[in-house]
Amino acid sequence: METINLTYPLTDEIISKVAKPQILAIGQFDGLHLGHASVIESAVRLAGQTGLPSAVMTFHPHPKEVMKKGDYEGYLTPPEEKERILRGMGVDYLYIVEFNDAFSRVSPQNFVCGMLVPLRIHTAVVGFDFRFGYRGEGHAGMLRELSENTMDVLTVPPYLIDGEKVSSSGIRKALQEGDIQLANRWLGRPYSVKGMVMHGEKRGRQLGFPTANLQPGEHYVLPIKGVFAVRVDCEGNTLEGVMNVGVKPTFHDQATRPNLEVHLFDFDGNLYDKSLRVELIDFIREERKFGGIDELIAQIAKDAETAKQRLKSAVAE
Ligand SMILES: Cc1cc2nc3c(=O)[nH]c(=O)nc-3n(C[C@H](O)[C@H](O)[C@H](O)COP(=O)(O)O)c2cc1C
Ligand SMILES: Nc1ncnc2c1ncn2[C@@H]1O[C@H](COP(=O)(O)OP(=O)(O)OP(=O)(O)O)[C@@H](O)[C@H]1O
Repeated sequence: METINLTYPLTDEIISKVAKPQILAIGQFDGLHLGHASVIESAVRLAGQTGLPSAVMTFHPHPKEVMKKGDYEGYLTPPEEKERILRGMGVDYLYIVEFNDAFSRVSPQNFVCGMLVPLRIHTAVVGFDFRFGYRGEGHAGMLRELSENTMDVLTVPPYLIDGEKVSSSGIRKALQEGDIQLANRWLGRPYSVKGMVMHGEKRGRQLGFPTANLQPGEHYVLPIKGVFAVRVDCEGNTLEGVMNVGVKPTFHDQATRPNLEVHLFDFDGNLYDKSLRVELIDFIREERKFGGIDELIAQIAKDAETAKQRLKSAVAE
């Protein structure tokens, strides 16, 4: 898969590089959940049938971040993570369109005539509730007409689980409420956060539970503060562990931005400056302030046992 950054308006140079008949799935696609997958898989399938390349067009930064909408809390899938997942779906091209104030004011007509038509899109594949252009005034039914019938449009029906439409906002809410099972079911894979291992306060080893402190490189949506059973990908090796996401109220009175720290089972190496991708498998409990260190140590030991059991039953499922 090739990733290509686009800005509006397109330059002649980029048009000559990118324009070709192709099948294009369009959307924000934050999370790349099962609803998004059904749109993208439809595009990849149609590409296979027509012999044309498949492409995905997404926008960065997230429009809600640029428009300063109150409910933006970070990404489920920052660009690097989107690339990793889309590569596994057999997509040929990923177009990342720079979303800024000026782009937010591009009309539906200019988006189609200034972006999709010059790229020679053969078929645009979108979800049933796709909106585009200034104030979201454009919808799927307008795409063909605005392109003056040069482009076909395939609209994908809603992907539902238990009667509910799978959505990024539903997944964000589930993570923040600690319903990791629901978030993972809607994603079709475990939610994961990637970052580098940084130096912490060096207290973990004294407690008998050394932890790798993770510094997410990008602005991820963080789950509820608490303890999770996790699977970790460290440079291609899979490890298991228990993670605390929180502010360690036992030691700190002041609330700070939550830390992510992972205690890996059966591991005794040096992880500093390594990159870890931590998959949240299950939520165990909320973070608490303990009366003393012994109480905290006893609880962490229990958490580790619970995490091992949950990881075992997750494999058996
Ligand atoms: C599984 C696990 C659960 C934890 N739960 C809590 C908790 O409920 N409350 C708390 O104050 N700290 C909790 N901690 C954080 C510990 O206080 C922390 O690991 C310790 O302070 C070491 O921090 P350091 O790595 O910065 O040295 C937990 C840590 C782990 C690994
Ligand atoms: N459950 C779904 N079934 C089918 N298509 C979907 C589904 N969810 C999103 N889409 C489509 O995927 C594309 C990207 O949508 P978008 O990222 O806005 O989805 P979303 O998950 O509903 O987001 P949010 O919850 O933030 O509104 C759009 O074309 C949209 O119509």
